[in-house]
Amino acid sequence: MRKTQAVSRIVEMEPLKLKWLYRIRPAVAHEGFTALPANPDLESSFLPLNPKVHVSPTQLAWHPFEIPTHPTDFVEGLKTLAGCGDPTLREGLAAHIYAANTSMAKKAFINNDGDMLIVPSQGRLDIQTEFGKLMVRPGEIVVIQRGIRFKVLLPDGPSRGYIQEIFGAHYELPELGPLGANGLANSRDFESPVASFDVDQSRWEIIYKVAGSLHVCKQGHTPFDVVAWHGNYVPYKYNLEKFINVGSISKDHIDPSIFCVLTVKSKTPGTPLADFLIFSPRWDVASETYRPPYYHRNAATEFMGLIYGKYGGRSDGFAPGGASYETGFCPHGVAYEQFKAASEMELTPQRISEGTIAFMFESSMMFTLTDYAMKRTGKLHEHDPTMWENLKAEFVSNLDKVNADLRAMGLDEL
Ligand SMILES: O=C(O)Cc1cc(O)ccc1O
Ligand SMILES: [Fe+2]
Repeated sequence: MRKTQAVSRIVEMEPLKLKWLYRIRPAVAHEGFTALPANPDLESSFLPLNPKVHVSPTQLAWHPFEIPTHPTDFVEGLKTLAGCGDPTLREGLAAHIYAANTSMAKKAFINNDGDMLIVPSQGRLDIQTEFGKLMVRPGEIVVIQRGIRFKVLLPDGPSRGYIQEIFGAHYELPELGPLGANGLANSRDFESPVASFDVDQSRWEIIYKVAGSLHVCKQGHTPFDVVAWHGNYVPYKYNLEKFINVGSISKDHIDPSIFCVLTVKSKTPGTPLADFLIFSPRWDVASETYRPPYYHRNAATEFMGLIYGKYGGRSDGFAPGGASYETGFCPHGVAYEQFKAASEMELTPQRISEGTIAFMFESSMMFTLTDYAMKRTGKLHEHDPTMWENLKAEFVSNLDKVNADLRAMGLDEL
């Protein structure tokens, strides 16, 4: 059991500030920095000027990413799929996966570039941070802000999940507007670790990520020696199964932004840099509507993953540990068979997404895709365009019948 405490104030209070860490030995007692070889699958700079990133106008999808069989820890298993901006500008974000099979031993990681929202899909993460310990399982998420040292143990062996890294801002709860005081992710359900310290003067390595480059710093004591802390700049976790879904209880289809767990402000007021949305078990009772995601071409970039279960709203094979991507204005929606079934079904109250949590990193920014995502996963596939071929112009193809009906009613033909 890891001890945690409710931290409603963390996501509500601005600005985030770490006041004090009371530790056994100051972090400054170290032996200097050495550059490490680059991880070729880790990217932090997404401007199209970078020859290692690519633009795609179409929908992309990846079957579940491979978990390596050679010893790979959480840091070694980081791989970047897409993103925008650059951490040196404090602007933008990255979408990564991690795929690992080995616990970090006397090794800690610190990301100078951005806050990380980690979404496990396979295997628990037993995370030791400077602020204490957090056990995070698939169905829960954890946020570790930039500059915080942490290490990851894998109690269940091979593990895989998703990460959103944001370069110049912090995650917040969305404003609830007319919803009032409660609903969506309630602040009381966020938990932070309580301080926990080791007495350990053995050899440790701290791996720094600075503008995407990796450096190691050796020291003769554990970084996890904080006996007490004070402030609100602390990691937190949240159980997505506690999310209070809100939807239409009368008619019509609500924008999926209603499923927002956490949001990140951009520098443009009213336009988020990114929203973290989930699609989880709920009742669908809306009438006079088409219930699956309507066919749409929206301005947002949509990057989706599946934590567990099945997500029917995607147009192609989409399995836990895989991903999908649509750039802004790229038309998408469900396959013809799903459209037909949904168009003909009786709209009675229905339980949907049972046993499922899918998520979306939705962003107002344009993303580029990495070499790893486009060339090296072995899992990339484009959607089969024939899946929408049967979406005929129903009205036009029915014209003879429509005219016959109109004639029978004594009305003018079309
Ligand atoms: O594309 C998707 O699967 C997500 C989505 C769901 C929905 O109900 C409406 C729009 C939308 O983008
Ligand atoms: Fe969409």
